[in-house]
Amino acid sequence: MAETLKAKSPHLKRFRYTQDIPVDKPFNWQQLVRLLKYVKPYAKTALPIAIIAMLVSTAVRLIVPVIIGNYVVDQVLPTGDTNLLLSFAVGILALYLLSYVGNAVRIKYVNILGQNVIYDLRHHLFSHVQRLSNRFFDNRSAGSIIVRIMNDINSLQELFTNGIINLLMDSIMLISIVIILLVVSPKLALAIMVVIPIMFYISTKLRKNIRRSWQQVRIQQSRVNSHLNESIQGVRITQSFSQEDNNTEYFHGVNDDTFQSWRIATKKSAMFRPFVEMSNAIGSVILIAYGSYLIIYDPQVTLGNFVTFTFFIGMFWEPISRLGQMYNQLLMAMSASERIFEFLDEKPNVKEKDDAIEMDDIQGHIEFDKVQFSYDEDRIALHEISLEMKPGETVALVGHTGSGKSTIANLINRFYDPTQGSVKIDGTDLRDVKLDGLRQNISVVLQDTFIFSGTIMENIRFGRPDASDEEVIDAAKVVGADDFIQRLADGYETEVEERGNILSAGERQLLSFARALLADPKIIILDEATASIDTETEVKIQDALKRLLKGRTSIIIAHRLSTIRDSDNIIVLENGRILEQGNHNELMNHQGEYYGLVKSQFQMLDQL
Ligand SMILES: Nc1ncnc2c1ncn2[C@@H]1O[C@H](COP(=O)(O)OP(=O)(O)OP(=O)(O)O)[C@@H](O)[C@H]1O
Repeated sequence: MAETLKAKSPHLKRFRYTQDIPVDKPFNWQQLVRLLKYVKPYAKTALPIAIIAMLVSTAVRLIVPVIIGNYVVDQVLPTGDTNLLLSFAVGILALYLLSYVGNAVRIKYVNILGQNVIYDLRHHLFSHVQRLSNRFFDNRSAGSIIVRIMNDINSLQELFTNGIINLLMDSIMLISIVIILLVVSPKLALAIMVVIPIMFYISTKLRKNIRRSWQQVRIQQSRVNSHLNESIQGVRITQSFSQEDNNTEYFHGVNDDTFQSWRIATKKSAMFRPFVEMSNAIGSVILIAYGSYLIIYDPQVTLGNFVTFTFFIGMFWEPISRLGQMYNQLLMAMSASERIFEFLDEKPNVKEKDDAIEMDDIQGHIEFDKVQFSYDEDRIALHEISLEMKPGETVALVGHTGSGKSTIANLINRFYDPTQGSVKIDGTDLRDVKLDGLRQNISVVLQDTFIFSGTIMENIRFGRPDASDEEVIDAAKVVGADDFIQRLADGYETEVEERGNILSAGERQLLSFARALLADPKIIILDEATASIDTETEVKIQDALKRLLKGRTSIIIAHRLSTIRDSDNIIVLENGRILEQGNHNELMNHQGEYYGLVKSQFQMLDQL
């Protein structure tokens, strides 16, 4: 319906969200086997207990009708022995109690099993995704990744909690009932079972239809989620461009779609229960009509047989209906697991070799040797770049937007590998070193600082988790963050929400300086890190910056050229190529691109 809504209201065309496509794949055994591997750690604990408990309660449910029909009705009742009848009653009660205990134990352990498997799977997926390379995240929205880690794994929950054991239980129950009925009275059994294929066919069709409706609900819900996510994240922009009405109109449309799809799905689902009851009723009618006929005319069929059948007929449709449901559940689980395994099979583009070298104590000597790099095949971001950054040197990267400055920083951090050539630190190719060790030696401060939910203290300590409170405070003092932190209501213990919205951009920047300083890296990258700090504060923190950079190889990316004039080397980039390099004076004398950039910034200032 959102499509018709857009057709009617062309101004809503801008709302486009990737659609989940309903998957109707055939059953995939290999995938199921792969999923079941997650049950293996519990194969000696929760799983056998749940199976034994299930077998006990199923056996009781199967035995009781036979005892009542064959013994109580056919043999004990005619004798009129009340004592014996009482003993049977007590015995049956004991059996039901046993079945109750069995069920309680089964439910408990099946839940333990299911929750543990889901926990393990989610843990595995999250730790895997966290280690994937930047390229993986370049191609996907955060929302779509979250949906897989949460929703897709949740949809496997039912399979692991009830599904597997129910499948076993229902299969045992159904096969046993069929055998018992055939043994007790083959004629009556066959008469009742005549309807099974028809019922099974209708039930499967009906279930398929119901499943599609619920898939539709999920698709609509995911669209509501995407719109909601975008609206909340972008609320300020929406308000500033007065787009609230359009947003609300679109939301109203998708909300209505969800409501309608939900209404259809519940209506269809509601048809299923009466269908099972109807199957039950047909079975009972056949039993009463044909059963009575047999009791009268066939000496082999007794009243006890009739009673046994009455019990079983009630228990007969239940597993059939559940097995149909189970099949649908398995198909849904298959489509969810397909999406989960797609992520799990994703290999990091940046791979660590088995014999990777540990980078403990580095000097910070960086070399680019004829480095070529592209994010996507048809666009080269860096062309044969060769450069050197000596230990302790401050190197500035300047150039127009998109010239490749951040790309150079990304390669030093080994977020990507060069397409050709090599990046070396202290003479070792980064493809040969351990990633953790490498990144512990490098701190990156970006313009858009990420603040995590937690206290200010914890946010700074992110740089070095084992730092003491005093060390955190010292780092904040050095970069000039202590003043504003002290002014906050709870000082260092002030809670900041995700993204640190209660702080100004400049304050967030100072926090990230403190975080970087605390990490005490040998290499530091400031990517537009001072862009959010006003000029006055920047002058004030020049000293702090100097202290932050002292003794480290520093790469500064800045559009504001005043920030970088003291750098040992300034590299000017254009379209992924080095145009010129040298210190400020050399480049000014050269009167090339850098000279032009400086002049244009001064002209801008003059115009003020
Ligand atoms: N993740 C990415 N996927 C595809 N292309 C990218 C990606 N990141 C950057 N690019 C492209 O690579 C080129 C270099 O980008 P880079 O971010 O290095 O530029 P920059 O000089 O840092 O620009 P700015 O000053 O705007 O930050 C640009 O053409 C950009 O469009």
